[in-house]
Amino acid sequence: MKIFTAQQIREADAYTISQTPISSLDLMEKAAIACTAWICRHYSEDTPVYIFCGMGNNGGDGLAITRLLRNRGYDAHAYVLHHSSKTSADHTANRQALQQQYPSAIHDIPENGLLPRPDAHALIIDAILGTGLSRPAEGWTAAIIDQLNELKAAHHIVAIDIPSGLQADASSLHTPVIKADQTLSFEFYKLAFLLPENAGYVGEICILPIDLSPDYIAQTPSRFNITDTVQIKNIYRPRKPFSHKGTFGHALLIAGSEGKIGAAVLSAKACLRAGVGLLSCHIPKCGYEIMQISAPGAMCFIDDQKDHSSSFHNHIPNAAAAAKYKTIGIGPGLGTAAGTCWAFEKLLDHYQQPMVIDADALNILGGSPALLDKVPAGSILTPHPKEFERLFGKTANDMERLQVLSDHAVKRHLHILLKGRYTAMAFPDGSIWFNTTGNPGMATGGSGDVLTGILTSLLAQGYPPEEAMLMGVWLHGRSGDHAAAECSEEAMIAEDIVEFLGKSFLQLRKDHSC
Ligand SMILES: NC(=O)C1=CN([C@@H]2O[C@H](COP(=O)(O)OP(=O)(O)OC[C@H]3O[C@@H](n4cnc5c(N)ncnc54)[C@H](O)[C@@H]3O)[C@@H](O)[C@H]2O)[C@@H](O)CC1
Ligand SMILES: [K+]
Repeated sequence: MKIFTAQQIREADAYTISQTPISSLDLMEKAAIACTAWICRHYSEDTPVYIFCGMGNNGGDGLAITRLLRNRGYDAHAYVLHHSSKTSADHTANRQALQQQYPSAIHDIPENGLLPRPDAHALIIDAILGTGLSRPAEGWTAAIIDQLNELKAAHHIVAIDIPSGLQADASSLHTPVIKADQTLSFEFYKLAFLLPENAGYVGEICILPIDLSPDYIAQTPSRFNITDTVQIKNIYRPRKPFSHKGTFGHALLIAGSEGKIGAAVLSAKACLRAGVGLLSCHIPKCGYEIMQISAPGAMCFIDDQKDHSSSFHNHIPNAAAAAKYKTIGIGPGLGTAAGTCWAFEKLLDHYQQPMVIDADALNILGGSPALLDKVPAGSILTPHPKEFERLFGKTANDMERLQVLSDHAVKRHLHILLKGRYTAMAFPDGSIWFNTTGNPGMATGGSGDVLTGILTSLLAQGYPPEEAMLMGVWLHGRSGDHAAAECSEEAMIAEDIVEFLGKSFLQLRKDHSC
């Protein structure tokens, strides 16, 4: 699914109006009908509704919603905030329509005027500013946003299209923004919804289709996108009847150190469950029995060292030997002992195929920019925000961080995924994809190790890195969702994500039954 900028959304709107029989006012009516239906599904008829409307089309939506709610028997009132002397044509048309049908429902609030005090249990609708926001809210508009936010403790706030004050395509850090409980947005996610710094503003997101031109959507390129199940189904390759374990690649997993052998085990189990043909694990001596018992499907190489690994580079003594392993996953629980850093550098001297780099392997790269330059093109790096900072430095806000993420992916020809609620995956072509599967139950030790195992497995099976990244992150999140559904977000642990990988794969199969 594409994420369009505010400018592209305006173009989609204009294109739809010019190429189809629908007028701009019809489009607003469609949007208002969709919002009203949602409100009626979620709030009973006896809920007083206070709709705060701005002077543009977002306010026009609010005026139309007021009329439609009144038609459905709600005690809805529109408070029109005169923050600007300009009014949009569709705002004016909807004001007239409301005025004609329900004159007592309109309340004008002049600039610097006071807001009403909502009745107990009233629902607040924020239709003040939408994608037409041209600068951060300030002065009276900022004061209104602050006042409405103060009501949040006692009232639900539903934002129309985007919480007022939130910039769709830029950082809104340290600017006044409505803190909505729900955001009802039209047709597309806005980039701002996916940034962690805006989590307190958007609340639950509901995307309402309003039939914008499918031609415009198909033709218009977008740098930012969201993965969806249909796309992952298209990436997924069902197994052919005459396949054997050699068909699905041999992966080498370098992981674990004393006290963190569990990370290696989780990663190995996930790698096996995600379908790798053969898995060899390189672990320090202390992990041998643990690994053999926990993941008998994996072969083990034991390091000379007891508590950390420092000789794994010997598996790839020269470039020709690299062919033995379709890919390498390195990092979970690895530690950053001097011998480990040294062996990692030696490994990168000869291994030039895309690999998966996670956790301590990322920390090692963070401490050595020269080593980062040696990472094979096409590799997948999987930092969480702290690892990202160690690798690429601090940024002032989430938009800047996305740019840095993308710049490094392009410059180094890497696939870099920044873990989060909506994991951001940056590609060497400059595009960024967001994943929406997953839940807060996955914020548990070992969850990242599982992801490394899945990604390593998919690369070993021959999925190109870009497909492995999209599908691996989706599978990881979907399996977490199955785990949470089965045993709750609280009780689920990383092993459960591995256990539910099978259910996620089954979801990808097309039904070929006769
Ligand atoms: N594009 C679409 O697909 C559709 C858009 N619709 C609505 O139209 C909205 C966009 O409408 P508009 O472009 O009229 O813009 P808005 O309604 O978001 O706001 C524009 C008004 O706010 C003023 N303004 C901008 N920044 C301000 C600030 N910081 N402080 C105070 N005033 C400020 C402008 O001068 C203008 O008067 C969308 O968010 C959505 O709610 C819907 O009606 C349906 C279809
Ligand atoms: K709004």
